[in-house]
Amino acid sequence: MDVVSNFISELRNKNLLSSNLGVVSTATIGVLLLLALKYPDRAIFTEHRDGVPHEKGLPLVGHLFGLLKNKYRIHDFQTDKFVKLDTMTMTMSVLGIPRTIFTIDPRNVEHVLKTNFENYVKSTWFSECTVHLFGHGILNSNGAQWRWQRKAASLIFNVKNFRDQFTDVFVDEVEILCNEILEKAVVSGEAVDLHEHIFRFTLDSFVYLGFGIQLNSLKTKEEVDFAASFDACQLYSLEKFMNPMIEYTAIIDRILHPRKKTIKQHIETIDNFSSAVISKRRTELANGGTPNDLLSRFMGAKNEKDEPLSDKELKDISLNFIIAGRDTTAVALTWVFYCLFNAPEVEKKLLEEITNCIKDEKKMDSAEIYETIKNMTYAHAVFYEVLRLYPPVPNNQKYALNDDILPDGTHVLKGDNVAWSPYGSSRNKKIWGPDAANFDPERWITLEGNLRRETQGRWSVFNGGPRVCLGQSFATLEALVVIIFLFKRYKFTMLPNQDITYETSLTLPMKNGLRVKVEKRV
Ligand code: HEM
Repeated sequence: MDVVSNFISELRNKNLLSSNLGVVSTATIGVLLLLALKYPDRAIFTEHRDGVPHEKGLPLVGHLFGLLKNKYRIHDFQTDKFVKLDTMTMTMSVLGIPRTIFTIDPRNVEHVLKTNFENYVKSTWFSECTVHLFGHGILNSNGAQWRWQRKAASLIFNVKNFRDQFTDVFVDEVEILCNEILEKAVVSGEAVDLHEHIFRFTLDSFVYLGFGIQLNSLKTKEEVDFAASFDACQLYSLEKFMNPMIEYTAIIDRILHPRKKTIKQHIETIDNFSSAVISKRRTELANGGTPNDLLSRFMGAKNEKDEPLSDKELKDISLNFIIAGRDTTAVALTWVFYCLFNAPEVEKKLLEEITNCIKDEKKMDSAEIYETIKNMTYAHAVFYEVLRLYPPVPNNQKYALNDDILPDGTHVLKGDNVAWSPYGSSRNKKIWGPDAANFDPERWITLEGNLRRETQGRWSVFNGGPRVCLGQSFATLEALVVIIFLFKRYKFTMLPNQDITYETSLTLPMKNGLRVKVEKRV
């Protein structure tokens, strides 16, 4: 900066800065050239970090154009950089994106998530991009506001609730998926988009668990208001992350499409839906009813001031669960199908375990299903291996409150973001061995035939430390109910010539869906 201000005052002293446009332009070009000399390979005002490999970019803008060009394959773009630089920690600057250190080193990831947890928080930038939908819910909060929500939720997410209530919901929703979609596809012989239906299935399940309301989005081809607004708000969050001009482009969009619902109207739809359910549940509880959706359970919880939750707090906390669980589980499930299509020997082995363990699921109650599934080692191995290769939250980051040193020696400065990539680490040979990129559930099974435990640094799919995903067992159970019941009943065949790839998003949805033919198993 000294160089620049010296240069400008030099110009001023010499009376060269006049209002003359030509002179101003020359001076601007001069300043830019000087800055380009100072920042020849990185975004303006970013500095190299001693000892941290740096991916060289263009003067002043860094990797801005590289990022835009690779937006559609962003996770692979980042993964490749680690390999190219032969490192597990690097910097790569991009104009307009906050200062970030990227790491896949398991020691560093564990340090940020667990060992020095207090120093790494959700950034205000994250909060600004998501507040319209997340409010001040658990996904979006730090400190005391996070702590009370975590405590309240931990009391609800216990084994008894999983076993007794949640399993029932998944089983019922699977029946709806079968009757409404898959049976019809068997009879008609028409292909279905599994991706779309699984997303509807998880939305119905989570809204039912969260709010006790049947959305029935699986039963209709029409757009369900709440579902459409919920999806629109999530998309808006993503766009906010990638487009700092979103407020302005939204105005233009409104002029071009005056009949399209605005984001404000979508938020109103969600608010009206939640307010109506909250008031109905309050009345039911006051009249001695015992509804057991998450919302009603949270009505008995206390906030950080030890007071019962307000309507706004109830709305935020319930919506955050739907947001946290719905897309992540749907994404995981669709990639399970895809991986199995490409590994018939794994599908065969999984089917053997299913037929050995589940004789007639219709005669089993929730507790029996829960206990049986809990002991199906190979099914767990398949699921974990899919999550390893296709992590539903492919990237994550935290903001450093103070200077710190990561276990690999990297210096973190106050205000840095530290980003880690479950997607990148799973494909890295230094971390997962020479066959890192292969789909191999066996890597999850020990010599004794048990499920192998993995450290949160190497496998950060469910986050780690005090903010480890609260729904880990929940998601695993739901996903396994779906996989087991569906594979037992149907044979799915993937239609040829599909471009299967991910969509750049906060999670890892498939960009073009997953079209399959469905047959009954004999
Ligand atoms: C395969 C499915 C899932 C995956 C891979 C997953 C992964 C994650 C990850 C990476 C985080 C950290 C996100 C962050 O930094 O804010 C997280 C947090 C969380 N997840 Fe999950 N999740 C899954 C399913 C679920 C489900 C089904 C629920 C609830 C029913 C859930 C509830 C939560 C909650 C409440 C948090 C916030 C925890 C906190 O900040 O203390 N997740 N999850």
